[in-house]
Amino acid sequence: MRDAAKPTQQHQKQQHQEQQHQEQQHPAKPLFPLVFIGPMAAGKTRIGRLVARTLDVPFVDTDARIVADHGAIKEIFEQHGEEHFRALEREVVAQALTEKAVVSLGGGAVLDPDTQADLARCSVVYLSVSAQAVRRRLGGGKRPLLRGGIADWKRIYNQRRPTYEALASIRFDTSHRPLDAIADAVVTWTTTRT
Ligand SMILES: Nc1ncnc2c1ncn2[C@@H]1O[C@H](COP(=O)(O)OP(=O)(O)O)[C@@H](O)[C@H]1O
Ligand SMILES: O=C(O)C1=C[C@@H](OP(=O)(O)O)[C@@H](O)[C@H](O)C1
Ligand SMILES: [Mg+2]
Repeated sequence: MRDAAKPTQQHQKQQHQEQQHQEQQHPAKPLFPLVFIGPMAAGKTRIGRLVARTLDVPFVDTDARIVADHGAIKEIFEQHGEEHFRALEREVVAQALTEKAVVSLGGGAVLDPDTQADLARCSVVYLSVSAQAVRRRLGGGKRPLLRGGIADWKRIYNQRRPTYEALASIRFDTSHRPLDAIADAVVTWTTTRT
């Protein structure tokens, strides 16, 4: 017997496609900076880079800029604490959000009120992902906030989810499709939004 509370995969897919339409807000904003937000390991860095290449604009990963200027993120957290990291992050994000570029933020950058105000003026792509799908992507141990693994990831995502939703122009879920297919879907959205 089919349980209405547990939709089939096909039904979920349909619902998801409809949701993507419904969640499209603020269509009249300038396209750049085109900013990727979302939880850790949603694919912001990888998909942002692919989208920038296709749109032929520079790509900025704010974490990579922080690392280039200040060293590894894990070390910054260990030696100076999260507050210090967030201050460095805010500086880099403020600059990046003035550029005609595709910009991928770190998952926690949206916590800063000034960044939230800046993002209200940007095209913002929210990449979501399920816990089940992200489990396989969390290797490497580079993320200092995930010492407790998937439990930490879920807790942090649940805290931030309303913020991601409020800031998003559109959401794409990255749980079930390869990176290049999602990047193509984002590029299509950039050409069809009105
Ligand atoms: N759609 C996807 N399918 C499979 N693996 C993915 C997908 N998106 C991201 N990954 C993998 O997850 C890891 C984290 O991706 P990354 O782009 O660094 O995420 P973020 O910047 O959001 O933390 C990488 O190893 C990447 O290859
Ligand atoms: O969500 C977060 O607070 C963080 C996300 C990381 O970036 P990704 O989202 O690209 O993994 C990185 O900025 C840092 O480890 C903190
Ligand atoms: Mg990243």
